[in-house]
Amino acid sequence: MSAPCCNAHSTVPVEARDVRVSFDGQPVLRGVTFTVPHGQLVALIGPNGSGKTTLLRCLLGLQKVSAGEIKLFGQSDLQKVMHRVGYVPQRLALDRSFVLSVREFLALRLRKTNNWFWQSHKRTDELIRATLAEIGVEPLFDRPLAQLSGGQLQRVLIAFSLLTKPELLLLDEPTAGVDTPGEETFYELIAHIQKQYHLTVILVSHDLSMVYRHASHVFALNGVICCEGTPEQVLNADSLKQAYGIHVSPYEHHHHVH
Ligand SMILES: Nc1ncnc2c1ncn2[C@@H]1O[C@H](COP(=O)(O)OP(=O)(O)OP(=O)(O)O)[C@@H](O)[C@H]1O
Repeated sequence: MSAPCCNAHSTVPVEARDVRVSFDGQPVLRGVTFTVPHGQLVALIGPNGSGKTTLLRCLLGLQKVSAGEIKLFGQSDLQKVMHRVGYVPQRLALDRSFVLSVREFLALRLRKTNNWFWQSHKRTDELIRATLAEIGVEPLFDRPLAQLSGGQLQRVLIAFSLLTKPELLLLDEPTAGVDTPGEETFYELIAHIQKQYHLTVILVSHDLSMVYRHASHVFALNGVICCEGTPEQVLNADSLKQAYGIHVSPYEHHHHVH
């Protein structure tokens, strides 16, 4: 109920207006407009090839838009605010001979242009250990990165993105089935760190049951934002048909199958 004030979160993390991208004359994003307020866990859903990764890449300034405007934290020069943004890619292709350990890989993230050599190794290690512990993978500290399982690597990539204390986290859904039995699922982990770090999260997802359970808001993308709202509002047969163009069983129905 407090009045707007000048705290760090007073600007809207993400605003996109009429964003357009084409590849070889083929429009992929055909006028995408949306806003993400602070503290949301937003799921971005849509069929294969609907432009979800392209949209994340636009938000990261990695993909040039042919029209429209993107502002992060009120800033349209995205490079100026990239230090406030973390990104976890869909996958990272690593050669088995890649030699860095988890610790060495994460230390790269903490490298500062001026004081890297003067930064205490002890402090770096403490921060790395604390971040790994936060996401439940501290024992991986000394393991070679190239030997990790898909789920372990995904968690290390999350740690990598969290080390610089981002305010906005963009995640492209990991390959299905990376969760280790007995551990919290990828989605539970994201929901946990979102609260812990007071983050705004945009998560590209194909797992509608997880979206239903954990997202606070959903955008269905198919070249444009077809529908948006709470999971209850978006994950129903009509909205999903609009987004996917085919009949997709809404999440609630899965419960009634048995
Ligand atoms: N750099 C590129 N050059 C040419 N075409 C591209 C490029 N990047 C993406 N595309 C095309 O744009 C469309 C959207 O791709 P994008 O990866 O954004 O979809 P997506 O919704 O993330 O798909 P998925 O759910 O399969 O990961 C696809 O047809 C893809 O082939």
